[in-house]
Amino acid sequence: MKLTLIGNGIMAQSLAKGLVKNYEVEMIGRDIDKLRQVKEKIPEVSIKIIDDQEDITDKNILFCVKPYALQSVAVRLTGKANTLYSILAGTKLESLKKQISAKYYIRTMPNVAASVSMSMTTITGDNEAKMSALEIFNAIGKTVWVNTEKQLDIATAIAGCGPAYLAIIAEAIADGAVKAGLERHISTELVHGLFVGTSALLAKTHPAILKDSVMSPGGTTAAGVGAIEEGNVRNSMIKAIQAAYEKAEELGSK
Ligand SMILES: NC(=O)C1=CN([C@@H]2O[C@H](COP(=O)(O)OP(=O)(O)OC[C@H]3O[C@@H](n4cnc5c(N)ncnc54)[C@H](O)[C@@H]3O)[C@@H](O)[C@H]2O)C=CC1
Ligand SMILES: O=C(O)[C@@H]1CCC=N1
Repeated sequence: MKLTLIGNGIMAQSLAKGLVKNYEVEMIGRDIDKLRQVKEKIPEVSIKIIDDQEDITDKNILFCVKPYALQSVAVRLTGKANTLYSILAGTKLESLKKQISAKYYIRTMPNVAASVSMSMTTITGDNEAKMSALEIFNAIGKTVWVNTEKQLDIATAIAGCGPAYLAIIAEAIADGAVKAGLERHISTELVHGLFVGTSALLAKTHPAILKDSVMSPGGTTAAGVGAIEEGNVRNSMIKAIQAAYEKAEELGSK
């Protein structure tokens, strides 16, 4: 099957990197220099500058532009696509249906780990396209199908934005180690290993049980956890997810 990505930004490139292993991938964008760079990095992708009247008839489109660009790109598309897979944060199915013609509509929320075939992708939309949507996004990581757009917007806050939140935590832990006197390269290597190991444990252990198993009475972890609680990290994370969800809703109401 051929997939057509519209957009040539971070996500279009992340998706293309993973998808070329299983699909024929075409990328349509507006920036020839960026498209040429993509072609250099991912030679299997065919590239094309968007026409004023870009015919999408029967294509399977992965729509990867910024939410605010929906209208300006949609007016350049002609014909009826087979399936439109949108990755736009917040943008509702209703809004996509009004502006782009397709037989089936799917909203998805992948993340940047698509570039290493480890995206955590949430999907919703027309049941007729459910199986192909799961197949496409399973090729670049894990998928969860949800039945409402509200669930997808909350998922956006977790798995779409989440790599940024975890990257902040990773950077902060390494900074803490450097502050205590450990070399930067050692700190960074340790943090990387920490995330890999913890991720494997979390796949089979409840977070609270994992935390308890590390936290000895009067020990080093307990000292660290005390400091974490002083810094209100849990509350900050809860607020971060709420704020990102509300932003997705706000984008969808425009
Ligand atoms: N960055 C991330 O981690 C994630 C982003 N998303 C969604 O992916 C979409 C793309 O985001 P990024 O790749 O991060 O942004 P980006 O800025 O790297 O790429 C945006 C793309 O849209 C194109 N574009 C913008 N206006 C255009 C116009 N008028 N005509 C033609 N092309 C136009 C740009 O040329 C660029 O190729 C957004 O809708 C975002 O909500 C979804 C999941 C994760
Ligand atoms: O912040 C953003 O707009 C995008 C959407 C999901 C992750 N990043």
